[in-house]
Amino acid sequence: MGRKTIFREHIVRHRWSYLIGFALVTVSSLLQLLIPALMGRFTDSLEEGALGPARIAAFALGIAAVAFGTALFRSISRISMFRLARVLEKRVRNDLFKHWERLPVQYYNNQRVGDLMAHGVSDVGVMREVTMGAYYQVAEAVVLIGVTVGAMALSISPLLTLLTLLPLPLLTFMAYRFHNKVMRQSEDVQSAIGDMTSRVQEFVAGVRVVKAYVQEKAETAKFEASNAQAVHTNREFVKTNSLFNGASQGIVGVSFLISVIVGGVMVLEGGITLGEFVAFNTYLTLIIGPIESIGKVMNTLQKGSASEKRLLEILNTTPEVTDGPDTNESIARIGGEIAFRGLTFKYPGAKRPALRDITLHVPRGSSLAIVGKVGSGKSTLVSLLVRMYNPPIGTLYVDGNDILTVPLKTLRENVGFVPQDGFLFSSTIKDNISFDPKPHSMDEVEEAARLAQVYDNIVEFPGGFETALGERGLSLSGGQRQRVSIARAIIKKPSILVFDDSLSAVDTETEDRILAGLDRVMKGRTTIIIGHRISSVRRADQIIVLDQGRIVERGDHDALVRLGGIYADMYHKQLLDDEARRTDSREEASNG
Ligand SMILES: Nc1ncnc2c1ncn2[C@@H]1O[C@H](COP(=O)(O)OP(=O)(O)OP(=O)(O)O)[C@@H](O)[C@H]1O
Repeated sequence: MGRKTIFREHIVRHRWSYLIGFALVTVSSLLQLLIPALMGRFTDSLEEGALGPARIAAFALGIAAVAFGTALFRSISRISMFRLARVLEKRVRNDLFKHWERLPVQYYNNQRVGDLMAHGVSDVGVMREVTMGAYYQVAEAVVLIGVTVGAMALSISPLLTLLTLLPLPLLTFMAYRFHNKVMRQSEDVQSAIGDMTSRVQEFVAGVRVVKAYVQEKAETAKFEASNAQAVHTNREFVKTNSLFNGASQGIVGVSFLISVIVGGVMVLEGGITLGEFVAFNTYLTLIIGPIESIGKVMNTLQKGSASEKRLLEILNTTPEVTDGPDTNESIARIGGEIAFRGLTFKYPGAKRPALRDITLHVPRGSSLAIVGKVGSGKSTLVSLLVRMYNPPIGTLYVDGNDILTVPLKTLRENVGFVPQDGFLFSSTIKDNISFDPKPHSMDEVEEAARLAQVYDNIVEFPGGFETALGERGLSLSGGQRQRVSIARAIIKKPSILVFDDSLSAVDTETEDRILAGLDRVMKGRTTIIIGHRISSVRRADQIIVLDQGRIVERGDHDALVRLGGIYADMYHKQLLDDEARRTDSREEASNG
């Protein structure tokens, strides 16, 4: 059962603070009521000619004191309400980020960065707006309107009060009519902003491709279209809002008209005094603000409930990959024996399985290499090992335990995964290498960098290991990035080390050195290497060839070459390529 509400939870948690805030608003509203009463009495005294300088000064002082008191209580209540709104904003953002971290990679395959940003920034901002402005305005409006209407009816005229308030139910009706439209448009605005943010994000990420393919104009056109859409939806939203606000003001105007006509007649007929008429209109002026703001508050609350709905949808998305009732908490270490038993795996929503009937045994401490064409299922196979996705029950075992029973933390702490893209964070090289829950000494960081053959590059950077990477830091070459991400995996001293085509951007000599270094580190540990080059995979104890998700060849290098299948083909082609390259460079050398 997921969370059903964010607002209510927040109000209940902070009920005492809200009650105090509400009490303060009430006090300030009650104080404010004294002003019309004073104005009424002042007018009557003026009419009676009973005003001397001393009484005028007393009235002035009284009004000033009341105004000061009102302002004081209002400020205190505002400050307390605003603080609560910031508390909610902080909590929801933290909850959202924590939840995002728990969601599986599949979730991110289906999300655009812009939309995530819109939730994290705009939706949470709307929630704050609601708790900050709207709650305060609702509290103020309810108290002020309630108390003022009471004062108008009891102290002046119930009939006049009833008549002037008659148009107000129309306001409620209009708010109801505008409700759906405003909700829909608020969603349109958020999604248009998300669209535009995604465009910018994609442009920044793909700037090299855009430039290389001279697509600046096309990208600008796409951005302009997104921008125009964002402006259009916003304009529609503002139009609806303005229409609503305008109409609500018109209704208030009608109230005033009634007050002037009916109230004027009552004064002429002696039903109420002139002072009471003045007081009545001052009361009416007092409630115009809150009545007007009710229109705005309705919109904010509607926007707020739309944002709350979207945020709850995220917060209630259950992470598919989690520890469950079958998790065996006593598994605290992993030796490194891996067994696939008839594993067939289909991505959620995919038509065909990405892996079919995989049966494979990788003894502890041995090495496995996986080769195969693009899209043959290599990355899928290893991503199941770190449970980026869940394999079917009873198809994948680690140390004889079904992987679904191994606690996620134990599994991921013991598997060093070097992904294909070698993503690095915009922090220092040292932070990137020691990216592990366990702390690591500088010696360990340096040792990992040496093994990954990137130490010499790093010490040449201006800040050495403290060099900042990423957006405003240094850009590494593809090969350097791969080696830093290899160091990040090595430093964990994992029981299983997985390289997902992560030696592709380094030259064969460096690759040899990395693999030779690893031989030492990986003694007694299991290594899995996905590669396209024979040089990366030939030393493995066991090599499998995948084709359309099936293992079609298996054996060691010599056996597979003898078999004369796909692997042997790859091997001979690469031998020919190497030979051609050597001939080219010999010719260049003799020509030069
Ligand atoms: N998240 C996903 N959702 C649906 N299908 C996917 C997903 N990821 C990969 N696939 C599909 O699964 C199949 C195997 O993909 P996989 O990435 O494992 O291949 P690969 O052998 O690692 O390819 P490459 O050499 O390009 O890395 C492909 O058909 C691919 O389109």
